[in-house]
Amino acid sequence: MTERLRDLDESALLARIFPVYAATARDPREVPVGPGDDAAVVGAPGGTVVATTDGMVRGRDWRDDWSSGHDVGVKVAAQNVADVAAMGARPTALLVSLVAGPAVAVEWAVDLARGIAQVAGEAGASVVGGDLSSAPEGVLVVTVTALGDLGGRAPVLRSGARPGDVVAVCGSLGRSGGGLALYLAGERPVDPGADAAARTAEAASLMAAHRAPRPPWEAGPVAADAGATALVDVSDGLVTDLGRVARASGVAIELDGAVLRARYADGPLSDCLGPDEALRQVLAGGEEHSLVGCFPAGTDVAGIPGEPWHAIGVVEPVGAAGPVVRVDGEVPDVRGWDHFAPS
Ligand SMILES: Nc1ncnc2c1ncn2[C@@H]1O[C@H](COP(=O)(O)OP(=O)(O)OP(=O)(O)O)[C@@H](O)[C@H]1O
Ligand SMILES: Cc1ncc(C[n+]2csc(CCOP(=O)(O)O)c2C)c(N)n1
Ligand SMILES: [Mg+2]
Repeated sequence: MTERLRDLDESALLARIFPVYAATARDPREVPVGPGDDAAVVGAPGGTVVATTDGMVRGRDWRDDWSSGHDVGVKVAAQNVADVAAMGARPTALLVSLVAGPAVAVEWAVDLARGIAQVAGEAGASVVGGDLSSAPEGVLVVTVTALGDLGGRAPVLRSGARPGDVVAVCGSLGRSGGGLALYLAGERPVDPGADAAARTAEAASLMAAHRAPRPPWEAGPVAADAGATALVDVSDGLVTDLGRVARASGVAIELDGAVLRARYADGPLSDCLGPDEALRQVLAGGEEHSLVGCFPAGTDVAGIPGEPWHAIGVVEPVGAAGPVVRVDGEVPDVRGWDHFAPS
C-alpha cells in the first residue's frame, strides 16, 4: 500500500529527506551549519549574498501525469540556480519549502528531494534547510530559495545593456516550450528504442527538456568574467525576458530571424512542431532557463570558454517605439508566459 504523508509525522518525514540532502553537504568552511537547527549558516566568500526564490504549483507548473517528483525537483532547483547564474554568480545553498496535502505519497516527497539534490550536487550547492507545511487535499507547492556567491565580481544586471552590444545565447531555445506543446497536444513520450523513428526520439527529448531542464548555469560567472553588460535567464520566453533587459537598460534589441531559425528552430524542433510553431517556441517558449547576455561591441562571443555562446542580435539605441525587442525590424506577434494572463 502506498505510504502517504498522513501516515507519518514531520520528524519521520525529515528523517527520510535529510539523508538525501546530506549527499550535497559542502565543506564546513562553506556551510558551517546545515539542516536541523533553526536556520543554516552559509559562507559568503565574496562578501555579498545573491538571493532568489521560485516555486512550482501542481496543476499550474507541472502535471502529475507528465512529471515525477524527481522531475519537479530537478526543475525547481534548476530554475533557481539559473537565476543565480543570471546575476553572474555561482550557487552556494538551496532551501526547500514543501506545502503538501495529506494524500501525497512519501515516496514522491523523497523523489523530489533526490531531484533537488541532483541539481544541487551538479551545481556545487548544499541543500541547507527548508520548511514543511500541510495543505488542503490536492494542494502541492514546492518553493526553492537559492543563495549564491559572486566571488568578488560585480553583479550582472538587466540594466547594463548599451547600444552596440552583441546579444548572445548560451544553451537551447524553444525546447521546453516545444515539449510542453507536445504534452498539451496529447502526445506522450515514447521510450526511443534503437529503431525508433527520429521524430519519436526527438519528441521524447523535447518532453524531457520540459520536465527536467539542464540549463548551462556554469556559464553565468563565465559570462560575467567575459564582460557581460546584462544577463538574464529565459524563464518566460526570449522576447519577454529580453524585453525586461531592454526596458531596464533603456535600449532596443534587434534579433536576427535567420540566425534564430537556422540555429534553434530548423531541424528537430521544426520536425516535431512544424516551422512556424518551432520559431514561435524559440521566441516565446518559457522555462528554458538558458542564459541570454549582452556583451560589449567587438566581443568574440564564440571565444568565451566553456559552454558555447552564439550571437543572435545587437543592442540599438531606443527609438520612437520605446525599449522594444524586434526580429528583423518588426516587433514579433508572440506572447511569453505570464502567470496571471496565461497565453
Ligand atoms: N511577491 C514578491 N514580493 C517581492 N518581490 C517579488 C515578488 N515576486 C517577484 N519579486 C521580484 O520581482 C523581480 C522579478 O521577478 P520574476 O519572478 O519575474 O523574476 P525572474 O528572474 O523573471 O524569475 P522567473 O525565473 O520566476 O521568471 C525579482 O527581483 C523578484 O525578486
Ligand atoms: C501544467 C503546466 N502548464 C503550463 C506550464 C507552462 N509554464 C508554467 S510557469 C512558466 C514560466 C516560468 O514560470 P516562473 O516565472 O514562475 O519561473 C511556464 C511556461 C507548465 N509548466 N505546466
Ligand atoms: Mg530569471
